Amino acid sequence: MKEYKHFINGQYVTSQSGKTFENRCPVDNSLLGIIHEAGEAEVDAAVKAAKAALKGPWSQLTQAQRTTLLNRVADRINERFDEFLQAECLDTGKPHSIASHIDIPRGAANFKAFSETLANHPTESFRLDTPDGKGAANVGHRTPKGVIAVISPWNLPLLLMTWKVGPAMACGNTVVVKPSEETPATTTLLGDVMNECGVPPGVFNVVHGFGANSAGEFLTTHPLVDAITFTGETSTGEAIMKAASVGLRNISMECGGKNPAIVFADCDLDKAIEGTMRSAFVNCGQVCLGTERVYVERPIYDKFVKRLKKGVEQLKLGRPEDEAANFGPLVSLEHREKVFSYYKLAVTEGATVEIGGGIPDMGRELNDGAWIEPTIWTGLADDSRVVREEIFGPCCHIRPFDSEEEVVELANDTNYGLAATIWSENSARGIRVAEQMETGLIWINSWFLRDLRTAFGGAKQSGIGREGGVHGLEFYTELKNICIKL
Ligand SMILES: NC(=O)C1=CN([C@@H]2O[C@H](COP(=O)(O)OP(=O)(O)OC[C@H]3O[C@@H](n4cnc5c(N)ncnc54)[C@H](O)[C@@H]3O)[C@@H](O)[C@H]2O)C=CC1
Ligand SMILES: O=C(O)/C=C/C=C(\O)C(=O)O
Repeated sequence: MKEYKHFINGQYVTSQSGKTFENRCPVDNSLLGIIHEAGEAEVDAAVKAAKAALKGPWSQLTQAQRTTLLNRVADRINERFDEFLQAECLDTGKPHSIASHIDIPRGAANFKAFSETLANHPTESFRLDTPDGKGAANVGHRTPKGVIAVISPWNLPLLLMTWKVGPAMACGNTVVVKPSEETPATTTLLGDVMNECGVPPGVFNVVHGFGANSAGEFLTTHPLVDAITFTGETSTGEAIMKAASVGLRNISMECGGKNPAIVFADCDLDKAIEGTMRSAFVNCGQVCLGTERVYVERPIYDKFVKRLKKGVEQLKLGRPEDEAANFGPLVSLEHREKVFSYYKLAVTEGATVEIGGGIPDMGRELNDGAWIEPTIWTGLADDSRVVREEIFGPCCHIRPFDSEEEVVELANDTNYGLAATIWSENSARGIRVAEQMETGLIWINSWFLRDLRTAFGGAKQSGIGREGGVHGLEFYTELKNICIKL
């Protein structure tokens, strides 16, 4: 039976309490192994190891040496690609075809991208005139923030964890990661990679457990943690923000979304259908950037609904290793219960179920898994819960619109503000509408096209702060101003 241990100060350790919990595969609910649950003692040991490592050999490395080390980590992830792929797909149930193109390559790339950004980032400098005529020079100097707590979710486990660990380490910080209780495997494996690459003990630590009254809470309330970066649900973000307020610790948060796609009649329909199929259904709809509200200009509305339904009919549900499969289960039975409750609510709220809406019969071997049908609704009111709340499943509601002004208002009528997608061959219109979106990210004629040098994050209740490229520097470093009187 596989055991997922904590990784503290370069070693795999179990919990003093002996407490464990099960890790199950969402494909068929089979038992994958047991996860050791960290108590306050393990979290304290991990944070203290991270604090001590800030003053050890890690702090002696030059930026160039850190870059070399992190490039080695990226290369080693790629060399052990199949192990990471297997681990990720067993934990999440996602198809190999998806994880091998998105999760694992990005997991490695996240260690390379930020080192390069840092190497090319200029230092701020201002010359100040003074009454004696000699002046003064101000020079910006960045130092690591310290111990960074990384709280990561289950939807893109390696990708989203390394998206934080990569820049944190590139900036010279040390980290304690609390991966989601649903997906412990790739984060645990990364500890071994860190050792293989010669990352000093204590720089990268992992503690397993849940949120409230468990590892997540113990970590975010630990007084030696200097900053907290989180991806997950908005209400969890609120709890973490409260914890961070003690000691005025810095936070970076990327939370939920209820993202709109706006499809104008002048779009390239093939591209809009292909893009919306991905944005609504890839990863079983479990992507924070995913589309759950689709607004289609009336002249092409009927055609769009028909073609999107056809796309859904062609999705191939199957085991991760099935090469033809492009649609897996949800992450857990618990999450399926939540998503399915929205499927039932949609009917109560008066939706027309265009396709899906149920739990598929996958056959005896898979029926215990967390499978759910990809689903399209039409006909819901704008104030229905299904149109307003984040579902985080493979589903979307499609509604017609008649004017640009109307659709801008509809798209922005939400408490969230993470991402929006616009489909139009009229670039002036695309840009005009994009500028009016109250979201942190807007894609025109594409979706999830990522350049790691760009700012990433949400407006409104979708998050606080921006990570990516130089923007991460604000969170992962302390900017000091050194004023030199000449
Ligand atoms: N990227 C996103 O926007 C994501 C959104 N979700 C949404 O959140 C819903 C719930 O999924 P969960 O996995 O339960 O998300 P969550 O937000 O509760 O969990 C994310 C991480 O936060 C940790 N956590 C939870 N409570 C905490 C606390 N009080 N202090 C410190 N850490 C804490 C969890 O253990 C996990 O590592 C999903 O149904 C989905 O709608 C889930 C994952 C990612
Ligand atoms: O590309 C990224 O860095 C992130 C993508 C997706 C999420 O953040 C998410 O689904 O939570």
